[in-house]
Amino acid sequence: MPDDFALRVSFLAGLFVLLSLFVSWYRRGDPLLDAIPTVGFSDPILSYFSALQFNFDGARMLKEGYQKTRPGLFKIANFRRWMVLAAGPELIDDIRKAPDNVLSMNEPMTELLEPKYTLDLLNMDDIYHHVVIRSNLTRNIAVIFKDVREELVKTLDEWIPTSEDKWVKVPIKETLQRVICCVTNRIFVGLPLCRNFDYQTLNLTFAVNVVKYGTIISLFPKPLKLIVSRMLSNLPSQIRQEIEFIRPLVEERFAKMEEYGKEWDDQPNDMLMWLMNEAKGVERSLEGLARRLLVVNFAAIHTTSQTFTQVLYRLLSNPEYIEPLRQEVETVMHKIDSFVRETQRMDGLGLLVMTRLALRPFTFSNGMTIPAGTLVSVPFWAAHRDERIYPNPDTFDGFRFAKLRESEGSTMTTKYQVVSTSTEQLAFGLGKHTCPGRFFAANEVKVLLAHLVATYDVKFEEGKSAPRDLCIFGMRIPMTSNVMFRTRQR
Ligand code: HEM
Repeated sequence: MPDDFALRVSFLAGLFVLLSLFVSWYRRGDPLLDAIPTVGFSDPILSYFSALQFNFDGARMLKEGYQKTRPGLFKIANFRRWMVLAAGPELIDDIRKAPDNVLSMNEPMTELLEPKYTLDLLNMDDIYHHVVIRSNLTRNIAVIFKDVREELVKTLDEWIPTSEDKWVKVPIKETLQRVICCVTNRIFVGLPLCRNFDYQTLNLTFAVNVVKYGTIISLFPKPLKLIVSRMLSNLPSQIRQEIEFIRPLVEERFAKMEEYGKEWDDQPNDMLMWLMNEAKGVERSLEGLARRLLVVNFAAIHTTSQTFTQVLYRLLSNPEYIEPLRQEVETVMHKIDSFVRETQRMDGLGLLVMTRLALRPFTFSNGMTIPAGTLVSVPFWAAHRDERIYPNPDTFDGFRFAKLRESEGSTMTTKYQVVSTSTEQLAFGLGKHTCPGRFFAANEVKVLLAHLVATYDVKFEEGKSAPRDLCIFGMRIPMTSNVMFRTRQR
């Protein structure tokens, strides 16, 4: 009789063989994918190690693939499927041009964030808020400028309480999140709600929770997702809180719409009102509007505050830029624009951008085809450090784009602005899904930077420098640090 230990070993070995056979079958080679060079392991089983490695060493793997294959495609294993990366402007442009029913933006988002269980919009197919952001918000930037500035000055005064020549220490990431949340919501819901601490906390934490619970829920098979989300997630209670915050505003505004109809000519000029005017069907309810507002905040706040944190770290690491930036604050702000764009070139929100899932086979302009079910993406970080496009790509040159503008003889050219996207400037994506909020976000970041250098002296704590970004799961997250502020000494 074999002893108990030998039985257990045989059982485990059998299980391992079965699992290996399953994995080999599940990730069996596809001649189309086999033709694309791999970074990491190509073997079906070992490729899981590369998928794991990507989460912690992604920047290096993407750089290696980009440098070896440009112009071309390379692939890296993902836990679920192969991810094919486009290296070089022509192939990036192929992704831009592909229709949604071939390369879908929605599908990978759905796998990642499980929006059905997290964002939980009443009508998931209705994306009317994109239209509102693209048209109403962007069209109103000049009109709302005064409010943005006023809120910014007030919030910074409150969160950075400097007095004359005394330096104060400020935990910068948390502070900037509050500042951006408050300023943004001045335009989203107006006064006094934008200054409500609990309302801000709700919108700040909702975004983090969507990512957290989305990731957890995505690990479970479909039949269990609803149960898991009910058991774990506090998002439904956060949605209820948002409803209560906006209830008085929405009820009062609906009453006025009813009373005055089209004659209501002093309507509030904010996101909530624009949404109320555009929403149809179930979306035009208190609940629908609350969910939609959470989603717009989700897209707007952390993206902008992370970008500004990176801008500030670049400034403090290169303090020689402070004076020239101060000098142009009251003018056209070309240098400020350039400084922000260069920060986005060097840093950015993640290692990847324009991630899409192929719903059918897709052929790139170099003749290579990827099968349906493959992820495609652009190695943002590697593309932004391509020396064929940017001389000295690893050196931060805050006025790189201002100089390019001047060298072309026309300071009016728009192609080097923060908001201009191309295969060389991907911080806001490219093509039909390019970030619709970029005009508002860029304006907010530039006004904040201008006000900050004009009002304060600013530096890192003695002996400290910018903390390293956390690069994990393809994201790039700036870490917090204390920053020293005092009233500007003239
Ligand atoms: C500096 C701040 C911001 C950055 C860096 C940023 C970046 C991005 C990126 C990379 C994408 C995806 C593009 C793609 O995959 O092709 C995106 C999409 C989007 N962004 Fe932004 N964003 C910012 C601020 C905002 C703001 C303030 C809003 C709203 C007011 C906003 C609303 C959206 C929406 C709705 C989408 C989805 C567009 C679509 O699916 O067609 N973003 N953003």
